[in-house]
Amino acid sequence: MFTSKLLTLVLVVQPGRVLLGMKKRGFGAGKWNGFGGKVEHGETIEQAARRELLEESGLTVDTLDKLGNIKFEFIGETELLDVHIFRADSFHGEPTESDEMRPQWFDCDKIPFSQMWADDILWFPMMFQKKKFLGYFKFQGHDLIVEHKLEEVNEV
Ligand SMILES: NNC(=O)c1cnc2ccc(F)cc2c1N
Repeated sequence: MFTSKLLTLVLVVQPGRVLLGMKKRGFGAGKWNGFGGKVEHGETIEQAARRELLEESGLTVDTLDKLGNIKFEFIGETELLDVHIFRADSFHGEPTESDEMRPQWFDCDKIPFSQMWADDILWFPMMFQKKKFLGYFKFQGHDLIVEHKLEEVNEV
């Protein structure tokens, strides 16, 4: 029996580059991530995505494109992570380091996948092509994918 936790993930993309954040502490520390976190009671998923992006990067965005939904299972844990993934192609502000994250731009052909969650290399190409996708990844620990499904869809 699984419960699920709603989470958000935002990738800010500009021509030829993507903004990632080095997670400085807590869950996923030491990995380059997108920006996001929990959905609090009383806010929509998109409101949470905007709030977490601002808190973690200092950026606000006009348009968030909802591109994906991936459910993550970690063997031995009963809580699924239900991650809603957005892309933003324009933003306001300057990327600013926070307590949680150190933002950095990466050329799209130099993304540090070896220092990121192992699923990223599989769905980033779809995100860059603005394809919509649904996925499921089962992790053993934080670095080994033991099972996954990933499909392009018309609606997320
Ligand atoms: N850019 N990718 C992420 O930020 C990312 C990717 N995969 C994950 C898998 C499990 C998880 F708990 C978090 C992430 C995650 N933040």
